[in-house]
Amino acid sequence: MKFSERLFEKVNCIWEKTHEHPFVVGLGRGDLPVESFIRYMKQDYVFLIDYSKLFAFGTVKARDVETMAAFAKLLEETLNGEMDLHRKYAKRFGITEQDLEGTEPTPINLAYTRYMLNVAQNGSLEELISSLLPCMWSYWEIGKTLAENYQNSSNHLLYGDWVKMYSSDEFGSLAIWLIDLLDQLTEGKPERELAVLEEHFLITSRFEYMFWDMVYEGGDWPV
Ligand SMILES: Cc1ncc(C[n+]2csc(CCO)c2C)c(N)n1
Repeated sequence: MKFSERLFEKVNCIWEKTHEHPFVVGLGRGDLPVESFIRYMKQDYVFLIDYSKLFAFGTVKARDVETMAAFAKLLEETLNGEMDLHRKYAKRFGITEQDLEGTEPTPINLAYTRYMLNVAQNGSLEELISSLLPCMWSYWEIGKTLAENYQNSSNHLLYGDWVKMYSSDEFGSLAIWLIDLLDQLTEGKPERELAVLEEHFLITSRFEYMFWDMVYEGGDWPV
């Protein structure tokens, strides 16, 4: 069994729950309240600022030029592709780039990015990939599921660009590249090392779910 298959099995029940989450279903159906989407977009924008730095760490920790270049491409793609989607949506809703950038991260958002940045700074390349992978892989799963389940939904035009981006083959190929890289890097590794990687993958899969919950429920600092 490939290591990525083991990881998928480990978190499948969390990801299945994500597909049923009212925020995700609302994105697909198109009836998610705009205020919830705006909350998500602002939180996600500052999330992506920190997340993109993980790819920079990937370039630093990579052991060959090809992998360095691939991480650099991911960094570029996040700053100029994915974050541009957020900037375009923000513009439609009358939100400035300064507002987006100045968003104060909620406790869940901060805990999630700090967890990954800590692994990036103190862990191995394999640990870094294991902790950042659920973010990319689970979004691709969500994008594909929404594109399939709601393809005839005339109602989802507002969030159509979001679904289009995350279900695209181009986006999928980035996730596949990272999954394949982790499979290569973990070949022949002892169980005690694999267990550490599995733990990172589980924790950040849980954070992904909590992020959806947080933007749906509006979880913020209590005081
Ligand atoms: C909370 C949260 N989790 C995952 C993603 C998805 N995502 C973040 S970076 C990246 C790689 C390509 O740019 C992908 C797919 C998100 N936007 N927000």
